Amino acid sequence: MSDRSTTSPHDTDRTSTGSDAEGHQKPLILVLHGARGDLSRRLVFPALATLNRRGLLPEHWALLGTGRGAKTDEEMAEVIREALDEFGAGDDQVEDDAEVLTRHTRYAQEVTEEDPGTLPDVLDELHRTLEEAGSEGEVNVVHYLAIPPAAFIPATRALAAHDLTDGVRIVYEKPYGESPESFRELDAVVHEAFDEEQVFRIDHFLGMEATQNLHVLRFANDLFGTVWDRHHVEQVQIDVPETLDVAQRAEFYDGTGAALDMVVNHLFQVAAQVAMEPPRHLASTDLVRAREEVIGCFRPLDPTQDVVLGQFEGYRDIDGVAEDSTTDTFIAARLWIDNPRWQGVPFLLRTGKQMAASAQRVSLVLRRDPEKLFGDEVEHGVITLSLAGDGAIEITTTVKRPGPDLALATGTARLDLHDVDGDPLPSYASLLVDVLQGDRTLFTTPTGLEHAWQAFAPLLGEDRPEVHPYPRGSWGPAAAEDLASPVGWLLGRDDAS
Ligand SMILES: NC(=O)C1=CN([C@@H]2O[C@H](COP(=O)(O)OP(=O)(O)OC[C@H]3O[C@@H](n4cnc5c(N)ncnc54)[C@H](OP(=O)(O)O)[C@@H]3O)[C@@H](O)[C@H]2O)C=CC1
Ligand SMILES: O=C1O[C@H](COP(=O)(O)O)[C@@H](O)[C@H](O)[C@H]1O
Repeated sequence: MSDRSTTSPHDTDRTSTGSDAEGHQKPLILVLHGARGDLSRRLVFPALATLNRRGLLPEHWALLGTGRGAKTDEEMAEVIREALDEFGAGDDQVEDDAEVLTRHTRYAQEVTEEDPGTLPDVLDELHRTLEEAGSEGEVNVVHYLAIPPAAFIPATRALAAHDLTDGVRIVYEKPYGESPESFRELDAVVHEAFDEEQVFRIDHFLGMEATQNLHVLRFANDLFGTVWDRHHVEQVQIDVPETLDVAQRAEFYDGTGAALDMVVNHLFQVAAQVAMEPPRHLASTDLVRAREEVIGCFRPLDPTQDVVLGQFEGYRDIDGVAEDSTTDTFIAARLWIDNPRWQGVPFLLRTGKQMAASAQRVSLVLRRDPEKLFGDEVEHGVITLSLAGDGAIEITTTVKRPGPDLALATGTARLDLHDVDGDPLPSYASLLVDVLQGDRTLFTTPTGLEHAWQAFAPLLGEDRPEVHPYPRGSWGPAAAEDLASPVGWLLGRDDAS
């Protein structure tokens, strides 16, 4: 057997690189568990293709796709070709991308606790191949669990049972647990097998360009930083409506629902990015600590006052959905943050499937004071970050209506982040780079997740509200409108049903 030695994954700071002393990145073996699944096809292969094109992969690397069946390398290659065809960078890139990815890819049968499959042997072969190709020294082995959450515990135990945990990094997808109890159980199993420094829990909303820009907008610009509190902000809206259907993944979705799929992870993490106190420094540990501390100030949701659930009409007719399903395909929630900066400011969270529009927006609605010079003619100012795509920043403000009179109007200025000099990375590509470099800034940790589950837990109990029907293509149940009063949801304000 060849040496399966790997890099020490102790690098926890933003400055760590996963590189050797000369700055070369260590050779990489990315073991993609669930490589024929939806996430791998839609997001991971395109992300790898992007990283390859951008020169962000090490000189020597290999992709080892795994699955439960006995498949050939060629069958794996075909999955990659089809995936890039459907979800890749477009016609002019697909062939080149597919050629490179498939040339670097092998397939192995998944390891279980009882049966190593072919994974350890193929891993050894890849180590030898990398050595023959001229790479010497340590290899960065990353296991990416792109498998259903129910498989996280068995997969972790299987890796441990066959001595595949030493010195590797491991990436867990979301949801990391489905209740406070199952989160703790999963995390205990993970820590039996791995040191915390080896573990990367992905929340891809944290990797979005515009989410990362929240810090910069606020901490690099006093214009924004000075209004970032309850004295200036009346409410925060984190609004992620989706026109998407769930027919493709009905079985998974019916067992999960909008609240577990989106709120306890993505929307809570984005709320924390908005609400955190300024970190002492920009070092990874400081940023992570600041984000986690504010999640510790999230007041547990009050399902009777602050949550509206919905289900789009016709949902129960979808194949794979139970006839009497009460799964929520929509949630609007009012989150309160009990600290001096945000006391009394509602953080309004909304997301749902089959809604009127797709967007991913964070808006700080600024207070207005009718006692001031222009009285109540002044509209709320709004600072918005659109997280979708490469991201954008919008400022809505009161201006003089052009013309002879001193009348007021509102106007919006928009800065598309792709117009800024630079090269934005899609979230999954960005987070993969961080894993390779050992940069943990944008990953969740048990402390933050424990706080998140505490805040979310009341929704899992007997006070879970009833699920209101809403028409497809609408903005959700009417009951959700009241949560956002007196301002109202900014999106769909003019045509909300
Ligand atoms: N799809 C998406 O858009 C997103 C998904 N995620 C997360 O990514 C993960 C994967 O999601 P997705 O790709 O949609 O899931 P899939 O249902 O497509 O499953 C992925 C693959 O996992 C393998 N698999 C299925 N069951 C098991 C099992 N019991 N043990 C081991 N392997 C199994 C299957 O491969 P095979 O049959 O070859 O073994 C399957 O193709 C999930 O945790 C999900 O929450 C996160 C964000 C977005
Ligand atoms: O994790 C998830 O996120 C997507 C929305 O994010 P996007 O970046 O893919 O637009 C959501 O549709 C999905 O249900 C959820 O699992």
